[in-house]
Amino acid sequence: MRIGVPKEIKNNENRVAITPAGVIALVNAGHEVYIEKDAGAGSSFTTASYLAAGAAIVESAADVWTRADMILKVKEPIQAEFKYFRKGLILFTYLHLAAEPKLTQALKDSGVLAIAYETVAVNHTLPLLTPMSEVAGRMSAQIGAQFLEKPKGGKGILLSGVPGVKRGKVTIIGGGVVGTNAAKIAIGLGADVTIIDLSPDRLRQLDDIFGNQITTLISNPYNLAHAVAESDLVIGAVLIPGAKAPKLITEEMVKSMSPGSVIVDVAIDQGGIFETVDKITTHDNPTYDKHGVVHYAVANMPGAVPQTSTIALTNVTVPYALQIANKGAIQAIRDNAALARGVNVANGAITFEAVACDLGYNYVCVEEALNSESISA
Ligand SMILES: NC(=O)C1=CN([C@@H]2O[C@H](COP(=O)(O)OP(=O)(O)OC[C@H]3O[C@@H](n4cnc5c(N)ncnc54)[C@H](O)[C@@H]3O)[C@@H](O)[C@H]2O)C=CC1
Ligand SMILES: CC(=O)C(=O)O
Ligand SMILES: [Mg+2]
Repeated sequence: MRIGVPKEIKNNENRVAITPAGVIALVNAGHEVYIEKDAGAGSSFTTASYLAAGAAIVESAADVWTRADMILKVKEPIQAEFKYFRKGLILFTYLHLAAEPKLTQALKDSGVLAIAYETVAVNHTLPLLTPMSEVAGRMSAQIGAQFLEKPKGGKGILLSGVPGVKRGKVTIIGGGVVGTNAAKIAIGLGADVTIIDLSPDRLRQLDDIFGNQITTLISNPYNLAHAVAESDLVIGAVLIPGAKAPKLITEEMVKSMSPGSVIVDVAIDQGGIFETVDKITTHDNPTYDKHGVVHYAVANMPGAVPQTSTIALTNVTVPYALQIANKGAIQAIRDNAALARGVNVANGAITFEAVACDLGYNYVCVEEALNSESISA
């Protein structure tokens, strides 16, 4: 198979979808890998290292997209990339379609076979989301601490406090991978940490992990309102896989926070959990003020630490890319239920139920979509 890796073009997206080690794995299996010039530069992978691994370097994004049978990317395509979509092209990347109606329509209209990293599922885990959730979760606490500083727009507190002065309060909403990793760093920084989740079993696990270093609370509007009002930093880390994030934190709750408090909505890639987070921000301009509260809503947080993130991501994506390349996408999907869960759009049909439901499309199961020539539902 011919595999193409374009340079990422989102703001400060310095990750790349393949490392030289990944190229070697694909080339050794008999595949051709085309990498756009300088695609790995942000992650410190040189052209020479890709050439030595057996890749071909091509000059432009158009060259990569038109030569490839499968495109490997990191972030969802942006408008400038929609023109490259064509029937039969395999696209393997993060997609977050519930928050991306235009992209969804463009994938549907073009007949691309779109497999989303974030919905590939093994039992109840999301193996291609987990490493980036680990990165973003850890970053969220350190970013929150930074924006609590006065020169950054915050109220001017140190999360650890100092002897004789109380510690800062951090509330983490959603105690999954992002939430657990945010807690590790927030505890390390010396903050007073509360984790809120909908699942009592998950709260039990968190209690076993962190003991009395955290407070756990069940998720309901009463607990959310009280915890948010008292917090210096609130981190949004809820996920309903594939679906638009629920707006759990109302505008009134945000207004109740004291001036200079900070919100980090990690769940923004699925639309965010705060009513007051109505736009995605960028690494260049990461925050805005609403009701005196600093709002951070960057949808590609791991892009800022590419030397860590690219390796963590490709460690888990390349084995799946190899299955698709070796067997062909349709056979690989039929053989591997985890990969089948990743298929979001096939043959012009929306094949992930939560995406279809959130965006108002008919849902078609993957097998039916793969069997159909073209579905116009
Ligand atoms: N902004 C960025 O750069 C990045 C964003 N993310 C996003 O972060 C979000 C969280 O991802 P993960 O931690 O991996 O998901 P996860 O599935 O590991 O955890 C989600 C948690 O939310 C909980 N939850 C569900 N409904 C809830 C409710 N009503 N109240 C409280 N908790 C509730 C679940 O029980 C679960 O424990 C996802 O949207 C993911 O895409 C991940 C990486 C990077
Ligand atoms: C998960 C995701 O959206 C990211 O790593 O950018
Ligand atoms: Mg996005």
